[in-house]
Amino acid sequence: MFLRLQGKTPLTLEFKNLSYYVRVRNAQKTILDSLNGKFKPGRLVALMGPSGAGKSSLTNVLAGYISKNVEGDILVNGQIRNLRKFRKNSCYIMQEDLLLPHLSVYESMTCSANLRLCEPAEKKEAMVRTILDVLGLAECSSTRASSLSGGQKKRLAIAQELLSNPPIMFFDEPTSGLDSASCFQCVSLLKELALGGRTIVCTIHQPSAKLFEMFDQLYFVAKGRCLYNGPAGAVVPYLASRGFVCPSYHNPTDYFMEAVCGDDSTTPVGDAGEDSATTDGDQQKGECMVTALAEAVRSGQCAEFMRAYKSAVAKEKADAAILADNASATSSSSSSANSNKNPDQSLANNDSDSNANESSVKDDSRTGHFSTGTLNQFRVLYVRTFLSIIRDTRLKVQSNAGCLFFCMLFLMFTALMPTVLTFPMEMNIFLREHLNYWYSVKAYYLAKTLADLPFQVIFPVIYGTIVYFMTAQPLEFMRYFLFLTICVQTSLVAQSFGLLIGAATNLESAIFL
Ligand SMILES: Nc1ncnc2c1ncn2[C@@H]1O[C@H](COP(=O)(O)OP(=O)(O)OP(=O)(O)O)[C@@H](O)[C@H]1O
Repeated sequence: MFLRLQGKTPLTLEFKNLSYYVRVRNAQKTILDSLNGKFKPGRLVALMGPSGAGKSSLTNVLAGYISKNVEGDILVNGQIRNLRKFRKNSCYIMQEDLLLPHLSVYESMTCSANLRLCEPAEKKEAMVRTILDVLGLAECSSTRASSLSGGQKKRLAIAQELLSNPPIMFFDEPTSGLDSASCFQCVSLLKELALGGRTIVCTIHQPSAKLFEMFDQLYFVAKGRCLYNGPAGAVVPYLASRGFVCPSYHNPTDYFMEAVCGDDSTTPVGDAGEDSATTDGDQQKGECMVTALAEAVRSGQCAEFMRAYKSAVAKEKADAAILADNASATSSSSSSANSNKNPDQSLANNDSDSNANESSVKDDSRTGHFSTGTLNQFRVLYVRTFLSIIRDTRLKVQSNAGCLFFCMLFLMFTALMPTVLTFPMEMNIFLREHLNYWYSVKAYYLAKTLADLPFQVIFPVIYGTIVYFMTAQPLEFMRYFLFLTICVQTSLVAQSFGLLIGAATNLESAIFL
């Protein structure tokens, strides 16, 4: 049920002449160069390209995480994107699993629900349980995030976002670090989310052929430019139409990547051959090739491409039928407020996107504000932080190290100060007696140190025992003994050091020594 986009209008994301640059040592570096594209609801979009092509930058720009130095238009259902509203209707799941490691799956979900939903507690609890069930996380609901597998972490990140039911979801390399089975599970989940009526955009590095089949649209970028934007299933015939025949049993994405990265002179766009001089010229100028599909249809010379196109369209229709089922189920259960907007239509008829507006943002009358009040946010964050602190063993080790350091410092000064304070007063007596040949400095030093020894041993032992039991629970004899030895030695060294400092305070007399 949560896989479907319930009660919200699907959103189409479109970008026109989108450029992004950064300043590097007073020079301007173009990261994204005049990109165009349209990502529609119900489709799983793969954003691919070689490393450093600009995939993450494009995702960041589209998700609204980067808004400076961006040029061009980003449209949502045909209207200029309102960043604040857009952020409430979208989510971005990053490559790194940014989860609080010391909270269990259930606690993470509850915190998320408490921060983002204004429903009664029982309803939130039911939602959390259902989402965990749907995403197969129910059996590990009491496992801490730090102990989850890579796939489970990814699903937990998705589960947290599903609570707010966003119509657009961005994923940055959701399959990185996962084994093939987990990759398949993860992409299947994304596909289901797309079929539920969402727009799913995910950057992905060379998926296997089996995974790639699940994607509906491929947006391929290289050096910040678009090389292919069309049905994922039509990429092989498209490449063939450009003179690059993908060998049988070869992963098409690998082939595309090799053709693009292998050698500049062999990039398909530059080598397209005799059939479309204008387009080649454009591409050589570095302009974005907007839609390979449209171009191939226009050139009308690749029967294989047309076949692939037809099968891609058929697949799209089948997906749309599933979507229609989902949407009709949704519309029957959703409120009358949505009755005048049928999500099917916006999906089935691509052109209707421009007529729609950002009505999904109407779903939340408090757009632009946080879902819950500051007091509630404080309460949830306080509990969350408190739990994290008391469960974080690293913090305990650090505080123990700090405690031991200051304890040693205290011990040193306790041993040092009596000597520092008393020795200068005795100094003149010691000097007179020593200069009158009563005793040597060696004998005086030994006598003074040994007379102090019981105090320099007994007090550090008592003190060390207290500190040891404060910082380390199990009594390990060797560790305890070592610690006490360090305490006593510190105390003795400090006492001798005290004699030196005492002598230094009475330098004039000390010179005679
Ligand atoms: N703030 C910045 N300053 C300088 N260069 C940047 C900045 N941000 C991105 N780039 C450059 O832009 C290019 C695209 O980076 P981006 O991270 O978008 O690539 P990517 O396709 O996601 O790569 P990967 O697949 O390796 O993660 C890279 O060459 C990167 O070094």
